[in-house]
Amino acid sequence: MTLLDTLRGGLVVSCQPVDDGPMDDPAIVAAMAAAAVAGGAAGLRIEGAANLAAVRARVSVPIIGILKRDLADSPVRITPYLADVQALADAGADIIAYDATERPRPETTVAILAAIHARGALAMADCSKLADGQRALAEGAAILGTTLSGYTDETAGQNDDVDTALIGAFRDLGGFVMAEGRVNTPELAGLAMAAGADAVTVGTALTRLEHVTGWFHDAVARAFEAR
Ligand SMILES: CC(=O)N[C@H](C=O)[C@@H](O)[C@H](O)[C@H](O)COP(=O)(O)O
Repeated sequence: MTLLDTLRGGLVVSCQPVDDGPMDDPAIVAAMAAAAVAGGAAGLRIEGAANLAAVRARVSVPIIGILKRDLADSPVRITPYLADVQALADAGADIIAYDATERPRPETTVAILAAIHARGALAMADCSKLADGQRALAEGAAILGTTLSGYTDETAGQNDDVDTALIGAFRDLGGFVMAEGRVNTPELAGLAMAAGADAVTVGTALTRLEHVTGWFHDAVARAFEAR
């Protein structure tokens, strides 16, 4: 069974706590990851080398590693540097995800892909639109993710829901399709699979307690004011 076979038809849980929040600690991220696996997660998406190493020590499912940075001169945040690839591979990532958009960046996507493959990992392209996926597939990415749909200047505001159109378009391209981004309910996860995804990644709705609490808080407050 290949790595992709392990993930096909499965749920990936992204354990990315709110930056500098009370859950932002490698031991807590590892506990979240173990809980996600206990609940049936086929894989995990983990940000940062320290978190990844802590999770790797605790679970055996495939891990998609990313490293996020806020750069002064580029909007690219996800795994922008070759050194990031090395750090994630050293920490035990099986798959390394990178920003696959056509935007100014410190390293080319070709160089990032070569670094990922040189470490024996698979590459996941975090895409915002169809053209990103087409290019990523041609360059050798194994997984096309809808991760950045709605999160670039060009795609912001186009789609506030799960991007089922992009999932379907990626399905037609032929790569392994990861639905990711705003999959906030089990129903939406089902819709993403029905649209053609091979697997679905859920983050905020499972692991950003502050945000989920806020959703419930707002609903309670609105209903209280309305009665
Ligand atoms: C746009 C961006 O930077 N996305 C990040 C990528 O790793 C994460 O902040 C998301 O939580 C992740 O993609 C999962 O999505 P959601 O949290 O909506 O389930």
